[in-house]
Amino acid sequence: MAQKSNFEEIYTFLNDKFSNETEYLQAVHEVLEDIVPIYNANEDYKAFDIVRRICMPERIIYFTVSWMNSEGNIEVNQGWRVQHNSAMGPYKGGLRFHPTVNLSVLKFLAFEQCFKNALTGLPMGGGKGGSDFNPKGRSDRDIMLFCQAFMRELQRHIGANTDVPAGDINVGAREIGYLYGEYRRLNNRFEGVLTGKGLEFGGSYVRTEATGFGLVYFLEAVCKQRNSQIEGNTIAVSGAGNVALHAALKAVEKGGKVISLSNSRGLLHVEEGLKDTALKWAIDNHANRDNILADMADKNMGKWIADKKPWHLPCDIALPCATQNELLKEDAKLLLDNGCIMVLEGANMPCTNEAQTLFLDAKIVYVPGKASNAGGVALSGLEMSQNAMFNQRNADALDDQLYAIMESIHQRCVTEGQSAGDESNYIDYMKGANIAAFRRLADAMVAQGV
Ligand SMILES: NC(=O)C1=CN([C@@H]2O[C@H](COP(=O)(O)OP(=O)(O)OC[C@H]3O[C@@H](n4cnc5c(N)ncnc54)[C@H](O)[C@@H]3O)[C@@H](O)[C@H]2O)C=CC1
Ligand SMILES: O=C(O)CCC(=O)C(=O)O
Repeated sequence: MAQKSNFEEIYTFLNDKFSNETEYLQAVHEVLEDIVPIYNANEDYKAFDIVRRICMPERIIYFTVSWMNSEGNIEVNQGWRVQHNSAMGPYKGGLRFHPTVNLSVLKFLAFEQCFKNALTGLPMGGGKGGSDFNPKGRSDRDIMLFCQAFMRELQRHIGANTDVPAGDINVGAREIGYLYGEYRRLNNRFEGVLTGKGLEFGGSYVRTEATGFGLVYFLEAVCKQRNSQIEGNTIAVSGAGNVALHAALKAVEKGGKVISLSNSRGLLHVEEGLKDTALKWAIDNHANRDNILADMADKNMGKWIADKKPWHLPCDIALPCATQNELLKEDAKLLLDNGCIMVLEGANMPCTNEAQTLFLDAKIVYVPGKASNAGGVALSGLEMSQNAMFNQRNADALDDQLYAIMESIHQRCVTEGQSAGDESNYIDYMKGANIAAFRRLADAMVAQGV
């Protein structure tokens, strides 16, 4: 065990090798900065070259998806599965269908996923996959045909104990159903190879809600830690998909005033706060509408403002729940100037590096997605165990377990995120999440040798 990398060497190696993969390098740097002292203090981590190995995906699968659409035309898309690390369990993480999907985006997501999954305490490795296919505006039949073609390639690389994909942006219950059907037909096996399945065929109660609900359970844990509560706070939410809508609904149930939702075309501003009935309508209808927020404005559920993000609205708490790098330095400044005291990420890496720095310097509560949005994958882990036992647990028990998992992730972040001798009791949730996750993953890797 001779080789002992230092951080300079690892940074240079990664920057040189992957210089055009900006999102991947951003995610890696964010973690490495926090774990330097932990790594340097542990001879095993150095001897096993853990940091360099933790940054590199174990396997990347690339395939071309050639398929015939419902009009008989041939379309060609790119597909990937990044199997990042399996030291803690089967590769686990979602699939994203979006024209912006590329290898850098999937590598950042797969890397983040390993750390997130480590925080849940469940036996799951990390991976992520997807395609540059754009499902927006496509017919249901085209979506089915694409999902089937995508799975014809992916199926040979996954399995209930190997790699278990799930949903992410533009991959929800409908897509998971089509993907699962094709896997089952090709393999003649009914097994828990995907999570987020329908309740009729091995799905779990609470999986759909889990990421958004979990985010608010984490927020509640933060509030308790500060002897405060969600009730009475004004909350700005971005996004209008699965995570955003369920986070907004749970926040409203807890007494928060949720004043916004958004998408890439604009913002729904609701000055008096969204009603739970409006959110339930959006949850039932968003999957098959072109612009659910404009439709909500048409129904007098709020005011539609084109080409605007929510971050200029005065709020106490911001929950970015749309996509990576959606919250920029200037947005962070606006939030701080307007008195925002907490930012919890529902999306993966929604805050740019510069925005994060502003939040950390201002010492407001800033929680990275790998901790605060881990509820979704945690429930996926519970779906896997239900599948393995061929049973289905009830919704209340699963919701209670989700709550307990989010509280325990919060506690792990607090334990590792407090600095000795800091009398302000400031908790650096980012450092806490990175260190707690790194320790578990690194220990699993050391124990299993090279
Ligand atoms: N679905 C899940 O269980 C989990 C999702 N996440 C993350 O949460 C985020 C949202 O995912 P979902 O809600 O599942 O996807 P979704 O497809 O249901 O919704 C995505 C939403 O983001 C909006 N959006 C996309 N690009 C945007 C942009 N550039 N600017 C503003 N809005 C934009 C879309 O209009 C849509 O409303 C992603 O970062 C995803 O990786 C994280 C953990 C689990
Ligand atoms: O449920 C899962 O396996 C993955 C969820 C996901 O993609 C994520 O946590 O970003």
